[in-house]
Amino acid sequence: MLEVQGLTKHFKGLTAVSGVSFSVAEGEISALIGPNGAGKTTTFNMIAGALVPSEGRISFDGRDITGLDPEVIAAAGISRTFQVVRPMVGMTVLENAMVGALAKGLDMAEAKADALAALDMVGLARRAGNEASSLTLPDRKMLEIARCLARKPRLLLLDEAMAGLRPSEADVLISVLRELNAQGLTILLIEHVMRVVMSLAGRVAVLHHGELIATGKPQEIVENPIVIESYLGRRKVEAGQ
Ligand SMILES: Nc1ncnc2c1ncn2[C@@H]1O[C@H](COP(=O)(O)OP(=O)(O)OP(=O)(O)O)[C@@H](O)[C@H]1O
Repeated sequence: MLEVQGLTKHFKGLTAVSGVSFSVAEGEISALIGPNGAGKTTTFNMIAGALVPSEGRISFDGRDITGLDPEVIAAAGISRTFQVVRPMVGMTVLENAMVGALAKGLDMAEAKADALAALDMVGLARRAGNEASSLTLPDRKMLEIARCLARKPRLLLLDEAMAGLRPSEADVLISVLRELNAQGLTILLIEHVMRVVMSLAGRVAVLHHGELIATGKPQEIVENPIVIESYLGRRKVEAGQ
């Protein structure tokens, strides 16, 4: 469904992403992992159209989407969440979720119906009339996902959706993502929590200093000596384990 070939991004003197190639098959949950500054968010930004690649090609459903406007890419069926979730203050949960559907060009009634369906999928329907800024962090994360779902994407890009959640809260999000995937949604997630990666992802790509250093099944990745040396082992040392 998604194919990234030789993706590269230079920021003045810095190469944030360098010749990265990977693909995501329809129906899969895949993860992009790697240390801070490895180039994960920059890769997402290029896929979603927020950044134009310096080199390389991105195709979605066989169509070249490299460098297209974010709105065109969203209309093609790719929707992304942001690391920092900031719902629009002064607007209800439903109105926030409607933003995605309205951006697609739907009329109010259609946008409301799709937003309510999206809120239902993430368990937020009963909060539809609440002020969005009153939501807890886990619910804000769910709202961010609902905003994307209201656009009815085929590929969802999740940027560290679990960050800041307690293990029990992460478990709720994991089961929501599993259910969305079971309903046919393809998911690519950036994730630092390996427990989440292991339990959700069918395939994993590892970035380090902007380069792809490994791809494979989660079990292969955690046993890969290069990944252990450059990322996983280092994290254990940092955590004092
Ligand atoms: N707009 C920008 N201008 C200049 N440098 C940037 C820009 N965006 C990212 N970078 C740099 O590119 C590198 C990759 O950053 P990126 O945010 O993609 O990493 P990441 O893997 O997502 O990290 P994290 O896990 O901390 O979110 C970093 O060195 C970062 O400082």
